[in-house]
Amino acid sequence: MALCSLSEAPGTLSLTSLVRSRGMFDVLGLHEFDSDRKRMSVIIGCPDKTIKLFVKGADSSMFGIIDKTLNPDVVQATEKHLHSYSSVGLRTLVIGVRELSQSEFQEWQMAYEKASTALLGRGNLLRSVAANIERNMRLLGASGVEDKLQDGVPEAIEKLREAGIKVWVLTGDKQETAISIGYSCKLLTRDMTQIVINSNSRESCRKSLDDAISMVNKLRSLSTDSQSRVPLALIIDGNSLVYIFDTDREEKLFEVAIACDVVLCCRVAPLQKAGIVDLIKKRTSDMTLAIGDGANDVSMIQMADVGIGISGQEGRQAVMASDFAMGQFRFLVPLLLVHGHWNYQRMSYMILYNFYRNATFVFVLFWYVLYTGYTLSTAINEWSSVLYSVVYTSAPTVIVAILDKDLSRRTLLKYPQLYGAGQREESYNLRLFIFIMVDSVWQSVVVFFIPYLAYKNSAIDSASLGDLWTLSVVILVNIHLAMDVIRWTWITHAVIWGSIVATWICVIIIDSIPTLPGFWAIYEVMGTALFWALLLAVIVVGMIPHFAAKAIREHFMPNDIQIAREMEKSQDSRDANQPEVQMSTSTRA
Ligand SMILES: Nc1ncnc2c1ncn2[C@@H]1O[C@H](COP(=O)(O)OP(=O)(O)OP(=O)(O)O)[C@@H](O)[C@H]1O
Ligand SMILES: [Mg+2]
Repeated sequence: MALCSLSEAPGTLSLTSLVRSRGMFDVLGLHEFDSDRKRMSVIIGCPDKTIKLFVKGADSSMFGIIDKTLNPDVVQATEKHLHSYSSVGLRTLVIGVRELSQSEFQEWQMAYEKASTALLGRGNLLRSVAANIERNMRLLGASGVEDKLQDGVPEAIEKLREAGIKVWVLTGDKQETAISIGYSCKLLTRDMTQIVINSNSRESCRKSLDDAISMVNKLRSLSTDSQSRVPLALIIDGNSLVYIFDTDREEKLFEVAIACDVVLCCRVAPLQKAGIVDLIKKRTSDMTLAIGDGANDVSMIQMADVGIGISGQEGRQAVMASDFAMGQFRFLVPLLLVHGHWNYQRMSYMILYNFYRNATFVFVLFWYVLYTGYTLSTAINEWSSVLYSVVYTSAPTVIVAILDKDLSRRTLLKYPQLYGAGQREESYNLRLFIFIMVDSVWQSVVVFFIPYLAYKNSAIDSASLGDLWTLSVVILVNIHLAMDVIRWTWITHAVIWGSIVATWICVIIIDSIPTLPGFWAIYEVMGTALFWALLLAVIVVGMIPHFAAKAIREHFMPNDIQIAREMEKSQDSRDANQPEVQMSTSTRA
């Protein structure tokens, strides 16, 4: 029976069958869809004065309320069709109907009104009203709809996996549909060994998990090197998860899941999605990212470290609950591989650099304290102490942190493995922190002691020495930054060299104000050759360790990023000669 809706006045439906017989139907009641029940129902008053309840929903939830004895042939045929629909990746819905007697309808109406006006526990009350009436249904049939993947999803998933990101799919869909979609989005491949856990009891669940663990261990012991490793996929359904969460079996699930390359959870309820994210968050220090488009993804988006909502046909709930919103799944690739990479590199470098630039200055102040009987008096003008962080060295930090790019977008998209630098914590770790602190101590020693020893027996006053120290530190930290900048723009040039010029101007202005201590100090030394020689010596000697360490690292033990950068440089020069050479970027946002 094919029907087309013609108009929809409030509370009524006007339908015309394909043979053009027209009828008005009253919508008498509605139980909205929710992902826990996985079905929805509507009560219709038909033109022949009968009242009918129609229910549609997921097969797992519908077969529980269908009376299979009413039309066993239809049930059998529908089961077959459902299987064939879902194996080709169609989203299936099962539809059932039941005629309600007048008294049953009135009973429902009263219960519904009471539940829908309840102040406490309205959701549960409505659910139980729905459960009461949605029973003994007669099966009408099933529908299969193609739920098309967005553009670029397979390529995006492939890139994320190449980047070393473990991709898990958590879906409310049927297992067969999920597996078929898994294949079409290249998450599952034919060479994968699938571990399937579908259990309906605590015991069978425990057994499946134990079997899975022994299988994982066996396969792992067979393959010693990473080349011969058999890729594993875990496929588990929501029913099994009911017997796993909040029990000792959680640990076993974690053990199996973490050993698998891909995890596919199907028929999971919204809270189970959040439970899976929590399973990982609780047990590892890994960052979790959840991306989803529907209201049933909200809890997992909120549970994950980073939540992303896709704004699409399924409403705005996911977007409202997310940290980032995007229109297409494939935009995740540039978000992570390009912007994620850049941000990680910039943030890591800037945190370390800020420690360094402040520590160097403070150490210089500290060495002076050793020579003043620990009186905390300072040779560096108080104005300079304040302006050091605010004017002398601040702008380059901000600008470099915003503009610097270690690699181009094209390279990062072409070689997703470069994302691994962040996972391996290559740019921000204790070793680098110690290195930069040692460098900071070294530079402060050079800045302080070279001028101090040179002027030890001279009649120069401490304010002049202080000015030399200030200028040396500012020049050193800015040159240090300049050595690490990778992509120069005119703004970077302007702020780095401009900061040094601004420092000179400020020092000259401060020393020209007669009321301030250290009046005329800079003029006393600036005219002497020794001053300029010391400034040069401090910069050269101070930079030696940083320069040497950088040169050694880049020449003898380059990391992936440095290798890619060299490749970029040679590519750039080749491109300049042969402008037609183009790298292909399969994923573009
Ligand atoms: N409006 C609806 N009416 C009736 N049943 C529905 C409706 N929407 C979904 N279903 C059924 O409920 C199941 C669970 O839906 P849910 O929204 O939780 O997940 P999903 O949309 O299938 O998957 P995903 O988690 O990938 O978005 C669906 O697979 C479908 O069978
Ligand atoms: Mg959905």
